Amino acid sequence: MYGINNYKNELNIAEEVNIGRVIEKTNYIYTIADSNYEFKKAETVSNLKSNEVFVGDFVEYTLFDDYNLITSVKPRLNSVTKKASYAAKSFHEAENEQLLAANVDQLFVLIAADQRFTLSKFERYVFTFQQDNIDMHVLISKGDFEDLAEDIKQKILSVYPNFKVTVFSNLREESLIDIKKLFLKDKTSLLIGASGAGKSTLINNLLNDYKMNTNEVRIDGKGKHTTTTTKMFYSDNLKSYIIDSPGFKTISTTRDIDKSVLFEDIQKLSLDCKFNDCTHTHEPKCAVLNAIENGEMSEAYYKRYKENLRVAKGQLRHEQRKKVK
Ligand SMILES: Nc1nc2c(ncn2[C@@H]2O[C@H](COP(=O)(O)OP(=O)(O)OP(=O)(O)O)[C@@H](O)[C@H]2O)c(=O)[nH]1
Ligand SMILES: [Zn+2]
Repeated sequence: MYGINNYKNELNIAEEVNIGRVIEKTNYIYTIADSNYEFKKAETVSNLKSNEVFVGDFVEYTLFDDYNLITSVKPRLNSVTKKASYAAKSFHEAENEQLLAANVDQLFVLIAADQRFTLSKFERYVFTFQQDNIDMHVLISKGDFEDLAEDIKQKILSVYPNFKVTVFSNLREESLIDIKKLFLKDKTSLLIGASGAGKSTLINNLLNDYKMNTNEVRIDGKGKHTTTTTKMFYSDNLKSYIIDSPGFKTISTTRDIDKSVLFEDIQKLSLDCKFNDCTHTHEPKCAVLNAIENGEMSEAYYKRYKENLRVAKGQLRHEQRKKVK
């Protein structure tokens, strides 16, 4: 329940230890779920700072007088983060990474069909969020804008044919049936996406039986309600835990980016290049250029690789200039 029993087994935590899962956080009050699907309000002990406990965390808690105290946060299997959206106050201030949720098995990134789309945006999402133990999907929402949705899907698949991309519309029941199949039983998923991408509407559709209610959809597509807190829901029919998170404007990360997430094919091939420091641009006996020549690697994929290198170099120069100032 709430993954608590599995987690206890995996970490060899004794049966009698009280472990809860944080499902919501408002100011200093947490809602935790226990393994019997009961919800409890809890606060943290004084030496545990509120920014150290987050939705998705497994926590140890104890009943103290008549309220629950979270005494420790258990080790995270992973955490999903992005660069904090507030601007750093000065050049010298370290840029902060903000936690979106902890212990996530599946990640669904919503991209609305009527949003401006570029492959760089998609790549930035993947570089920021992809991790080995997270099953990542892109969901193109508002698929009722059929041509726009199909165009985004094709743009992604023409370069990254193996990426998991699914189009859906909250207004179309058949597409919601397909979406429901993606959510794994007993697993925790996190929905993220730009503000207004349709996360909350999707969660409503996943939690309740689908009810067509077009009155709730404004013609201009602007949200009438915005999600401001991160919250975990349990879907009884999917037997799955789903975390809704506040919409964002832009995405980036301060962590080191692992390009192999998308360009592993190039990294593997480069082991066969004649020169160790091959730039795969003009060198003789370059395995990458050969693969393109033979049609084993697409030109489009190689172009994205070079574009990402170019952007990374630009960023590096920018960082260095900032340090000099
Ligand atoms: N055309 C169309 N509109 C949709 C669809 N899904 C949601 N909307 C509308 O888009 C707006 C935003 O939807 P929300 O579900 O609130 O978006 P959100 O991602 O939760 O937004 P934040 O709370 O700001 O993060 C609302 O007016 C919805 O009615 C869809 O599939 N098609
Ligand atoms: Zn090469």
